[in-house]
Amino acid sequence: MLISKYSEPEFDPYGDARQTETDDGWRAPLAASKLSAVLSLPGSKSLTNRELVLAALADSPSTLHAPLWSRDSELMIDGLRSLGTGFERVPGSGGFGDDLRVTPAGELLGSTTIDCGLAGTVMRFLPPVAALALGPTTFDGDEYARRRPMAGVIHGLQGLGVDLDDDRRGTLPFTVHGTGSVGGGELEIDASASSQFVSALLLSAPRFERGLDLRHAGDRLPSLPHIEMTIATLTARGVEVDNPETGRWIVAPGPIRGIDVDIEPDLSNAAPFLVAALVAGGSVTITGWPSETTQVGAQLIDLLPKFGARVEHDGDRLTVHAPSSATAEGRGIRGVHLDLSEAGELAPNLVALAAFADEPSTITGIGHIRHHETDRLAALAAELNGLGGRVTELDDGLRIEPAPLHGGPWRAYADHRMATTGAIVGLAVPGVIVDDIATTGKTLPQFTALWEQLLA
Ligand SMILES: O=C(O)C1=C[C@@H](OP(=O)(O)O)[C@@H](O)[C@H](O)C1
Ligand SMILES: C=C(OP(=O)(O)O)C(=O)O
Repeated sequence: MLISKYSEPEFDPYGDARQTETDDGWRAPLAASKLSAVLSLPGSKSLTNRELVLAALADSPSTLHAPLWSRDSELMIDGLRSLGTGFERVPGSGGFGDDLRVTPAGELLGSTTIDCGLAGTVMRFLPPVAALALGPTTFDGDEYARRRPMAGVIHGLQGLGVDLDDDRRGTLPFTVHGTGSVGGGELEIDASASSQFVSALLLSAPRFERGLDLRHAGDRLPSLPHIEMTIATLTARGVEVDNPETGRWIVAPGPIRGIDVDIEPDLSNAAPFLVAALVAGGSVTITGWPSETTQVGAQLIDLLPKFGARVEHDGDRLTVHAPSSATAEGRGIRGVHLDLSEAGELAPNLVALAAFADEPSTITGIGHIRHHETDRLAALAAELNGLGGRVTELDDGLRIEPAPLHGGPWRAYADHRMATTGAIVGLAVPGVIVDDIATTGKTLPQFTALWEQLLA
């Protein structure tokens, strides 16, 4: 378990979880009564890690207000620091840690090794930055990280003339031999395995001599809202980005402005708490919900009513109420037929919800989540079926049929969203034991403390 060397002594990404773990794992608490919780959440992983990269590539310092402090963001900070970026923690006004002042390097320097952990954003977003640095940068990560697809980034950089040694399997580890500049220009990649290939190249593209004219050639493009988020963060820093047709993006070369930026709460990490309102009954409110956002978690506003929830968005508060059809005998959760290709990140938590529905559900369009922190389709089917569920793997999704669940072990596979999914199941099923709840430290180190607050 990696605790970043950047951590201040008082910051322990695994502290909350450790307190509640037993030898077998973490005994997921059962909801003893209906929920009535109001919670606020730490910053978005996707926004924090984009802003860190852009701040490091900018023409002047930036300040990130209320950034996420977690394993994924600390790995990003460590990686950028080893390329020469300066970081200073400054007292923050948010409740989840310091703000962060980022000073770009005069000249990015390689001759370093970057640990990507299991963070898709780090392993995809940093190689193009390393191509802009002078000297070699070697990338590696956790054991499972070596199985996550990297071909779009590896072949993309090679296509731009960057010298990159890889094992020819299109995965970590590999070394980028940066020369201090990248020519840029026209490029075609296949981003069907991950939208992060596109985001990675777009984020560094303003610093390429000719910018970038990128096309995606492949049968599908998952997680489109994450590409929209990348474009929005670039344009907020004065970069010209054009999206003339689906699957093509043109980034003009030019400066990336240093700015002060507020990081929104992580709306995908709101999912387990909001889903809990349907599983345990009652209501859950998340504060600080942005009125406009590019985060895919905002789709929960439309997705949860399909399961029967009532959702209220009032100012900066989002409240989810259990279905009005819930009775003493049943939760009133409806089955759904969803294409989640845009929001694959929400799939694990929503599959748990479907497991408590009165009718069968299919969730499709998510073949690519087999390449997330683990093969999420296989993992969800294995863990739910291990507790008595009836879940069938499809090529690009899951079919979930109603079945009574019983307690037992729940494996997290080093996947934060598998861990939170086990916690959801444990709200209503006595005796669910999550083997590695600490893995929630990837994006939400406060998970178990917030879960206790949810149930208080
Ligand atoms: O760019 C990002 O911040 C992300 C993009 C998506 O990746 P995929 O396109 O690989 O699904 C998403 O699932 C991941 O959690 C975060
Ligand atoms: C897929 C995810 O993460 P990563 O950024 O590591 O790809 C996720 O958080 O669901």
